[in-house]
Amino acid sequence: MSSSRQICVFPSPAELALSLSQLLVHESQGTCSFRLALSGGSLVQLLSRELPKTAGLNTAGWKVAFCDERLVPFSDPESTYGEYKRQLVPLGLLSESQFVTIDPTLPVEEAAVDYTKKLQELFPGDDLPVFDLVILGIGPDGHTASLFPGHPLLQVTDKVVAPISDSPKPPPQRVTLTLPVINAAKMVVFVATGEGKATILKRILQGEESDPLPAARVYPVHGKLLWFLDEPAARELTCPVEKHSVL
Ligand SMILES: O=C1O[C@H](COP(=O)(O)O)[C@@H](O)[C@H](O)[C@H]1O
Repeated sequence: MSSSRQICVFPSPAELALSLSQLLVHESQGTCSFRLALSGGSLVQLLSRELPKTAGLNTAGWKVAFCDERLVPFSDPESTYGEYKRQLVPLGLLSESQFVTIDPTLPVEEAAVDYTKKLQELFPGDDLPVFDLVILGIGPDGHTASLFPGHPLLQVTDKVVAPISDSPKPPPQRVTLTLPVINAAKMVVFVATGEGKATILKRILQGEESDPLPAARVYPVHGKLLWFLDEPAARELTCPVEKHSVL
């Protein structure tokens, strides 16, 4: 198990986003292959606003997959790929061919198998994909990716990607990376902003619960674990945090 976690608190979402973009530049520079898994939700806007402005960014070697994806057409505003594509492709920051997407026309079980195959092609010869960087969000209920509290998917250890048909947060049909894949990553960064996340963050980071929330089950086996929070989200924490200001 990873020995430590680092909790970084920023004065504002803008400063958090700048620092996250700089981390992406740092982690991907000097490598011709950078395999990244992105989450949806509020992260899309946060990242899409800052990333294009970030100095030193070279995305040529990037391949971008998704921690989870909703089974809706790419044209639907709920599609995580669709949203990143609309934000980033027109700017020339990434091309469509750099994304590893689900096939939203398939039934959800088949979509999970299809996405698994695409990830196996991205990680040839590896039993488990080992992403260079996984960026996760957190729902106010403690879910991360499409792994929800109390859901049987939390116990899945024999799959890379799992389908879910009863997501408590709409849309109900999704596919998600499983915990073993998330925990195999070289680096995992959680991003959470706003006071609506404060209470759940206290439980995740300081709760020590017998049945941990999904986000509290993320501990990279060999990788690094970072938490990027803004001040309202970190408001209830009493554990040691690093205060950062980058503007
Ligand atoms: O449904 C989802 O929710 C989480 C959290 O979203 P947020 O809007 O509260 O940041 C997100 O990380 C996940 O990818 C998404 O599918």
